[in-house]
Amino acid sequence: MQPSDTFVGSIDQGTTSTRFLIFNHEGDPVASHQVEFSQIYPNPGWHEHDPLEIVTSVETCIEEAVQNFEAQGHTRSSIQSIGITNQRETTIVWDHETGEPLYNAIVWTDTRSQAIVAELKQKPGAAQLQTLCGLPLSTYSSATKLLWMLSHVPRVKDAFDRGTLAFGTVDAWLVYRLNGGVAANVFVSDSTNASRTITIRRSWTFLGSGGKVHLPRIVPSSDATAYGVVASGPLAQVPIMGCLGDQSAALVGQKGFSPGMAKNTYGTGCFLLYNVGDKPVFSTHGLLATVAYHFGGRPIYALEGSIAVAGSGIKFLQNNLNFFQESKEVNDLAYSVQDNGGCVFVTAFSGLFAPYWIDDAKGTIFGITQYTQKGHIARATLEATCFQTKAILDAMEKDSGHTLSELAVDGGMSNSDLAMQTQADLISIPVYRPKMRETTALGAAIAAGLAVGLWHNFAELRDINRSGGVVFEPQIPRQESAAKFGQWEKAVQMSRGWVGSKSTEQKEVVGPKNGTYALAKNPDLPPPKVVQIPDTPLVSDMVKSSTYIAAVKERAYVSVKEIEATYPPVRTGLGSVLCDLDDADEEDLFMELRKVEILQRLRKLRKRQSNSY
Ligand SMILES: Nc1ncnc2c1ncn2[C@@H]1O[C@H](COP(=O)(O)OP(=O)(O)O)[C@@H](O)[C@H]1O
Ligand SMILES: O=P(O)(O)OC[C@H](O)CO
Repeated sequence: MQPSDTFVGSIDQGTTSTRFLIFNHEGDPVASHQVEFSQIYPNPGWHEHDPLEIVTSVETCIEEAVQNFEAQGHTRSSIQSIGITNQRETTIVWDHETGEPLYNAIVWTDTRSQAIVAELKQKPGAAQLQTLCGLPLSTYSSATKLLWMLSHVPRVKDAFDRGTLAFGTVDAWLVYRLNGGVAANVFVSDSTNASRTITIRRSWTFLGSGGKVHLPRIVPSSDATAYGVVASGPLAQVPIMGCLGDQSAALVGQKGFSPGMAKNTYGTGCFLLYNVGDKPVFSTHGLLATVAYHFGGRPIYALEGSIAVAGSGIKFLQNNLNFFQESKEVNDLAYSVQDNGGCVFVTAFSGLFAPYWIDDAKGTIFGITQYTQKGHIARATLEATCFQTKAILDAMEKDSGHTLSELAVDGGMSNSDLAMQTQADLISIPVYRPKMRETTALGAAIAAGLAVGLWHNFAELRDINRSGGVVFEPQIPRQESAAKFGQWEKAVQMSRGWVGSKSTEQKEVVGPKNGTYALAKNPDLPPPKVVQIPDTPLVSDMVKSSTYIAAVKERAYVSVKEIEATYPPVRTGLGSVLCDLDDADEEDLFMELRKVEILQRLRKLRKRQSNSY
């Protein structure tokens, strides 16, 4: 067969939609189909997908795209192999013996594991975890979602106890199901996806889970045999040969193969990946170390800046606030005003990710007045992702010592000219948007195409998607962008600390019993552990104690021992004061602590004054 008669398929399983695209040897998509699927939000901060619906959406896309392909006169047998790319971190568990899912997929944006994260952060060695696995302890990684399931979902716990619990990210689940499930039992994950889980070796041991969970075998991103073959449907018997997490796939699709190359993908979230070569770089400025791709030999690593909300902010304006009917309309709305009218929208729906990692932030709009119109909020929504990208680029510069000369972009939100111009203005370097924006799907196609021999090396890929792109040049002076960014940074600081405040969570403080407090969170969390109210440390030490403050905020249930370990106890009789606090909640508790502290200072002052008379 001539290269011109051969094709490669690409499944792009994103957070809000699934696509299947068929690429030719020139890297052009010749047929495609896309479907959106259900977003399940059962509680504030929770986000789920139905694992079976994900599989069905893939099957539907394959069927429709192949039909379209054949209608153009091609034959399905000319599709040589398939690549998969997927939303990362999203956590799926199934029964290893039956192949059935045991719970909805917990999506990467979901923050329900916050209390688990806060507890883990107290463990000795927590600060070193990032140097083992590249990721910070946060609700983002798969592992904390899995730990939540283990402690909250009886079916998952039962399977764990029986030794039949299988865990995978979306790639592993799709490969498993496309191969026919339990019969073939192809249970693998590629290195890029695996690098997002914290379930690897020592980091998994740190999290304290036994070896009873079946974890997928980690294999290269491009491999002729490891991923098996499709068991049924129009592409039955076609081998799966490529697999990459979507952000890695976009880097490959943008052909970011040399150290120093970067791309920023504006999808549901927004992710900047910067190729650092074959040795991981561990960030000291809030970025992640991740596997960029692994095409045999040594894996190639990237520094990553992850932004949780990009296109999902636009979807929020569309679906929750009814600002418009379709995402693309955000642009006209934003163009209806000159500027953001003083509004800054910190779109921290899942807390704030890189480079800030603020777990206790929530979405907050600053600067609203009677003057504010929908257009200002639309602009502020687009700007939020651009500001975070600027913060990430600054962090990346500090970590790598390298300044980017141009930013390559893609993803749904990159279709917005206004957003891309704003981006160029804020980072003061040109933004390059390729003509064909399905770079994520292209990356998975490249991984599969290299394995099947459609392409043989990176040099052959050079001309793919090279012409017809648009460059957005910065149009405002650096001082102006610095002033705007300063306002954003101020808003970020002001968005801190919302989670855990009275009005956002159902909570109850079980009154003092024998000198102890039990702090209960919402009913979805496990029964509260008892917090011993220390009757020994100095009040000021307690108020200062970040361990204690963080613990109370997160309801992480620290024990007095941990506080005492940090702050040597001095007897003050505080315990008895606290034990008198009937029905107090945490804020009252802090107020009382403050009052006692002030009272003590006053007394000391008075004593000193009276001594001096
Ligand atoms: N023309 C547009 N202008 C701005 N945002 C857009 C536009 N088209 C799509 N989007 C946004 O892009 C996101 C989808 O991008 P996509 O790359 O498909 O994401 P994912 O892979 O995460 O599903 C949606 O959240 C949508 O709001
Ligand atoms: O759905 P996207 O394209 O925003 O990507 C999701 C990421 O993989 C999450 O880490």
